[in-house]
Amino acid sequence: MTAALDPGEEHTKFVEWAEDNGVTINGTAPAKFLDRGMGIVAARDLKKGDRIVHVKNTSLVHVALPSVKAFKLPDNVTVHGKLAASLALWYSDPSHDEYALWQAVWPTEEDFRSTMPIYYNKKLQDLLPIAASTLLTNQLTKLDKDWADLRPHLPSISKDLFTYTWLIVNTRTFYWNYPDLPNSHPRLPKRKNKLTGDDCYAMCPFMDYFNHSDVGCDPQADSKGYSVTADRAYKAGEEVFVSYGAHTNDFLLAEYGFILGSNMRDAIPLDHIILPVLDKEQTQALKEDGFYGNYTLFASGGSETICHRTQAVLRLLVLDSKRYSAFVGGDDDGDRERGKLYRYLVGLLTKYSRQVMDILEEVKGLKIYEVEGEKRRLQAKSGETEPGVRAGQKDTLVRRWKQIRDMVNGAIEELQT
Ligand SMILES: C[S@@+](CC[C@H](N)C(=O)[O-])C[C@H]1O[C@@H](n2cnc3c(N)ncnc32)[C@H](O)[C@@H]1O
Repeated sequence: MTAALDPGEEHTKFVEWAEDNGVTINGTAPAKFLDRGMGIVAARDLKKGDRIVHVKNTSLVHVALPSVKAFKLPDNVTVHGKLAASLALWYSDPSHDEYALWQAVWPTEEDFRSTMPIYYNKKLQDLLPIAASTLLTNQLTKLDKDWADLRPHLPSISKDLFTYTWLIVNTRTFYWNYPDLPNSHPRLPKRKNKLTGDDCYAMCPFMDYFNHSDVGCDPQADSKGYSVTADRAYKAGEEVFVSYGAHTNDFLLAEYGFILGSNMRDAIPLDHIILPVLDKEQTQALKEDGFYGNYTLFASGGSETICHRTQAVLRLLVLDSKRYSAFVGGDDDGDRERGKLYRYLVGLLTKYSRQVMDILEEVKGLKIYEVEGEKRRLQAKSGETEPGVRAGQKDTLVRRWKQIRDMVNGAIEELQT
């Protein structure tokens, strides 16, 4: 258990503000941790089923708030972009103090620079595992599009500040499938006929203190607001985690800037080792059947090592199209010739394992070069020099590649038995 430290005065003030603004806190308190910023600890022994936090629906921050609507941001901009723009406008306006105490307890831009891959230099970004790299590319595309759409409406906001608040939204937003409420309260949205997943974002002051674990409390929303209930008994002083979802470590790294030491939801894609060995006909057959790509290797300890789709493509590669068709048609051939299938995959994984070792060595050999403060800002502004590699960034990437090495080698061993 990592030691929980006294969070400091700004957190005490924020907790008082939260309790005055629709947040009920029951037996929990924020605490500071050395390796993950703030988190929530049990302030006394908690029983399974205790409701430990409740945030009233009128305390949520979403795009239908009158104070967000007042900015008159264009309708076609994403909810993520609108929230980021609103946070940036509030943040940079000293006369707007409604959320100042909440903003004071967020991680700083400097914290994000140490952890979020979006701030890694190009060399380090190029060394991200494929799944994290793909997510990062999508993230950058979304950020750039939001900035391009909103920039004309935010003359006083810099791209740096927008990026910071965009990441605040990215790392602190909850899915809120807001209920069908008579719009009796100006702080509550009218339910639209067609809500998409991207409409249903809300920020939850105080709830956003919870750190993630693969096994943790499951935050629940209903018409009255958002709440967290203890998933088990906790001793006073123990950290209480919630689960942000069934996320792999590459997802957590790209979207939240951390990885778990042990993650039963961890997995890596196998597309980059399988797709290149398919010939034209095999590719076409897989596409027609909806079995092209999305091949996954799961962290060991789960019920299976490879996914159903990988089982299918292996049959096409190693056996024949009849056996493959029978398998995708649901006519499972059981374990017949399993040894042959797995030997083939072990060959591919063994090659990949060597590549992983090379990448790991390259990451380990990176020189740490931290440029801080004003010098970094000036360098970034001139665009001449890439930011250096920070010790924390390198450490995370080394740990991630070691996990991938162990997953691949573990699978090789398992598939041979
Ligand atoms: C919703 S916030 C949680 C509160 C945050 N730790 C803070 O200081 O305000 C999400 C961020 O917390 C950090 N985080 C969450 N769970 C973590 C974990 N298990 N280990 C390390 N960092 C974690 C990551 O930086 C992530 O982007």
